Amino acid sequence: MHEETQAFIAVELATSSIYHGLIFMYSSGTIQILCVTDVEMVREISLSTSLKLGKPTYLSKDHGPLLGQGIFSSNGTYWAHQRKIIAPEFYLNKVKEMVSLMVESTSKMIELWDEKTRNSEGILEVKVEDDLKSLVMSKVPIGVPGLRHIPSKHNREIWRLDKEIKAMILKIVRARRSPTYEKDLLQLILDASKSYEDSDGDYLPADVSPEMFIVDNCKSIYFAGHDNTGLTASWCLMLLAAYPDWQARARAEVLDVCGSELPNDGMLRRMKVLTIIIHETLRLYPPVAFVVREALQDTSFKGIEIPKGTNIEIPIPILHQQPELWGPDTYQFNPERFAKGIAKACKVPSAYIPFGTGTRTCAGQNFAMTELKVVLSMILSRFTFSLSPGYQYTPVLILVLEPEHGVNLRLLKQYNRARNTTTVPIVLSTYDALVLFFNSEFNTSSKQQ
Ligand code: HEM
Repeated sequence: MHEETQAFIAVELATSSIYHGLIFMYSSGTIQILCVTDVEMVREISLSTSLKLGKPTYLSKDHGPLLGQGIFSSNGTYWAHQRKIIAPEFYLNKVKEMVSLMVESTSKMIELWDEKTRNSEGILEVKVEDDLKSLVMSKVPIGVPGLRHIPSKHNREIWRLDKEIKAMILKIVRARRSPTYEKDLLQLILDASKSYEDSDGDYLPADVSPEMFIVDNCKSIYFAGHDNTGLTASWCLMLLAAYPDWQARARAEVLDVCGSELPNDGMLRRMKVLTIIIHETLRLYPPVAFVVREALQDTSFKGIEIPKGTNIEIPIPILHQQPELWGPDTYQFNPERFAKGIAKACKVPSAYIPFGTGTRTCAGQNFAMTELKVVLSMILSRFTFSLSPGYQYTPVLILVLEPEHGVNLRLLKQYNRARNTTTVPIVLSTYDALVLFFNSEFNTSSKQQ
């Protein structure tokens, strides 16, 4: 950043009136970041156009193997084009059609838990391979020039995984290069890449091939979708285990709404208690901890000049927990605060941003909310649960906010009262199981596509 501009920002910051939060600069290696927790400025940022603010360049550079230049990290007209193809696939009417697939996948997971309970005389420890890909790649440091090119053991592992993932995606793609496939998301991405090929790469940035367009978008959607939802479900189960009264309320609602049937779209919409529990979980444990932006042109917020190239960061947990905004019980789990809707839960509604904000807001939030309700309602109707004595409360921010040692729960199987059988205790690392579940669900849908 130009020195004069830097000095100008510093003066402006020092004199700006601070309202409900802070605006300050810090640097991480060579990257300078404007950190914003001021709700008024956050609101202005959310109203900004995608031509003014985009995703920081360091995302696709430092997290290249993870994100490439897909929808999550690209900018400008290239991003707008990808958003136009991908976002409609997650509109409510489309998500509605996916409920039965979500129920089917959840049933498989629950059957597995049931099965294992029977086979292990009631006590079960599940340990599965974690998502090696995201864990390894999340260790990439930002802001240290050239480090990502050094052939260290860690970088070689990243490159190997990158190659492997690319080969896997292209194998799926090659298997479906046939016009008989329905127009699902993958097919829309393939069609878009085909039209790029046909038009000699029009609209594509010079360094992006049609093949890269496919691979990067598959990686982006997978990255954006699977861990966040699995983590939210895990945090939610942890909170319900710690607050048995809320667990009982949620279960009573599920049983009232669904009876002995599996949930469908109409039933999910009637689950108000479960919805506020998910909102409160996302307030306290937002898996994505920062909204990040880069000024794509000179701009200004709250009268502060922001030069082109400035990185902006909004720490979500700080906004979600400011006592001034949420009241004195802000650190407590109290889903009731959302009973009258998100707008009434907080003094400044734009401070609640678990799915981000503005034009770059999460494209999959309807999908995520629906999937969470399916999974949680089916677990609630089948099991009662409490925290296992082995559970350690260790939230850590790696790339996302996750429980370092998983969430270990003691599950008691809910039997049909009519059958008059007793409950069976099992101990389960729910986080591991859910991450595995969300991974396998993605695999299932890609196989079906
Ligand atoms: C509880 C689950 C989820 C949470 C908390 C979450 C949160 C977020 C956040 C904070 C962002 C960045 C928004 C911003 O920069 O303003 C984002 C972006 C995105 N999310 Fe999600 N997400 C979740 C689930 C999903 C799912 C299930 C999908 C798709 C299957 C998805 C697809 C995307 C995409 C495509 C983007 C990039 C949007 C763009 O830049 O245009 N997300 N998400």
